[in-house]
Amino acid sequence: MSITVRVPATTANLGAGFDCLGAALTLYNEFQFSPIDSGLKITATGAEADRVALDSSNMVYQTVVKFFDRVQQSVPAIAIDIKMDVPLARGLGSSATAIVGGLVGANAIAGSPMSQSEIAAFATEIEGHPDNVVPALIGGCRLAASGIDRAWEICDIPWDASIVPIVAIPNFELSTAEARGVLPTEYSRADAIFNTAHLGLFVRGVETGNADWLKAALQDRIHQPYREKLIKGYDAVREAAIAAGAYGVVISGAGSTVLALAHQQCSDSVRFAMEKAWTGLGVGVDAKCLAIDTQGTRIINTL
Ligand SMILES: Nc1ncnc2c1ncn2[C@@H]1O[C@H](COP(=O)(O)OP(=O)(O)OP(=O)(O)O)[C@@H](O)[C@H]1O
Ligand SMILES: N[C@@H](CCO)C(=O)O
Repeated sequence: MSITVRVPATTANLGAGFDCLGAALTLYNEFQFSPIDSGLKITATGAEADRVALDSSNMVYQTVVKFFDRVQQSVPAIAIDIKMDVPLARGLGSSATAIVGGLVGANAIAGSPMSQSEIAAFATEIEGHPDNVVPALIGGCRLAASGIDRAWEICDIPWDASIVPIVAIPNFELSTAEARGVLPTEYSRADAIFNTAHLGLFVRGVETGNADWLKAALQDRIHQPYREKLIKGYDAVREAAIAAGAYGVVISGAGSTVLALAHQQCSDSVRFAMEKAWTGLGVGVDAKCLAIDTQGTRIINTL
């Protein structure tokens, strides 16, 4: 019996929500799991598939192994076929797709011993923070906070339908490890207050579509000031997006993708302006107007 799992890309942080806020996007990776007689067979097709490990170091397989270890079952011989549309190390949650895809696929093969909230907690443990894996698993825009009775409290952040997420994906990578390495370990009280206020403003702005709130809300003092310099052309792309009518831009996840939020009336102009700004600096770019995925990870096929 083969199982195909479809997992959305995600954009984490959304400005002030460092390591706690993220949204699922309408861009997907698919993972097909099939039993085989012995061993391991991995194939990968699609965007940048040649850069994914096809041996036991593959992140999807590593996650499958962790799952079977956790539920105390032996790892089955398995073929994993990966169909990739989410580019690697660009701040669009490619590693979260691999982790969530691996856990949901393994859980289905094992007869569903884990609930969705147990998978969310396990995926967070593996990734180290919840802001990609949680929306990748359950869809929508989600805030995750450590809980009292449960490991995590997860809440839905309503997203006004007029607000379009536009991703400009440059042709250079930025690994999450490198982009976390440039962050300070301590922050001032002023910076903590700034981010608390702007996260609240973002949550209300994205719910209501209030343009003034959104324009102010996309500011951050925890990660962006330190990471912008790792992204060639960031200022030019931001200025072009704002001139074309965007509320503002943020670094998607750990970068290198730049995410703009704009009213649907100007989203195409914003996409074009960001593409032109990066191309003008000699940086190859793929820019897309997306939407918020509301379904999260789905088993789309069981043969
Ligand atoms: N489909 C996949 N199959 C196997 N491994 C993958 C897949 N997608 C990503 N990975 C692994 O995840 C690594 C990228 O993870 P990284 O956290 O640096 O970037 P990201 O998840 O794309 O960005 P961000 O966390 O900022 O959104 C890749 O180098 C690869 O090892
Ligand atoms: N919150 C994470 C997302 C990327 O994995 C970061 O910005 O480092």
